[in-house]
Amino acid sequence: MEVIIKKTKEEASQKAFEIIKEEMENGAEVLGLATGSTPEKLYDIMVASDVDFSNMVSVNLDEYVGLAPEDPQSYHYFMQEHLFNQKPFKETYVPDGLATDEEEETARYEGILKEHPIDVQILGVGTNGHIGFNEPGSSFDSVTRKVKLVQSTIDSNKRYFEKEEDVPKYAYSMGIKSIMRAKKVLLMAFGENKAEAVKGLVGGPVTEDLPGSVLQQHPDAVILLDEDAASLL
Ligand SMILES: N[C@@H]1[C@@H](O)[C@H](O)[C@@H](COP(=O)(O)O)O[C@@H]1O
Repeated sequence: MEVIIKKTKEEASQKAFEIIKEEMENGAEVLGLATGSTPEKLYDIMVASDVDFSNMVSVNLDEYVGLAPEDPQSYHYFMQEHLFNQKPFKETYVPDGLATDEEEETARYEGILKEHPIDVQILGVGTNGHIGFNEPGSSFDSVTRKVKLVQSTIDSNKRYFEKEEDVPKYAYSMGIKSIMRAKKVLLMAFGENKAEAVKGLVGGPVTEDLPGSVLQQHPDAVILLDEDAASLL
């Protein structure tokens, strides 16, 4: 695990962009993408760049169960707004939040991952150490599945919704094992509220209680932090 600390989120996001660009120059074709406030700056930089993504495939980590792609709170919508509308990809995949047959949808998504193995996986981290929507206690053997969100995640994410009741309670998420299959993982964390999770993720025991700690076992994981997120290291 390589830890890179930059003064600001902007500098760390610029570094993430440079790493992605280099991987693309070396043949990367599939990007694993994440949502949330953490990768927003990276997507701004990608949009402002002259890099062509139209031969690239993207596979997103997760989607809220029950939200249609055109729902402004959905992760489909987030990706369109922040990246795909301005920078078209060859193919983009996000789990189908409206899928009612859980088994069928999760098998479909694992099939997509098999067909398009991820070269570079972008990740944020929840304040409780979750990656994707793999909450504490998720098995390191988990693959794409429907997960129940814990209260702290619902609380963190309610800022995007009008009322707390509107925050979905379930999501489809790639599992820990699906994430660990990526050739390279770039996890970004910014701000003081991530410092505790980052401390455990980087230096604590590898435990299912802090899902991000599994990255200590990944052969090529880069952790990009700003000074605040690194403040407890
Ligand atoms: N499923 C997403 C995660 O992929 C993301 O890493 C996390 C942190 O969000 P933020 O980047 O807004 O802090 O939020 C959600 O739970």
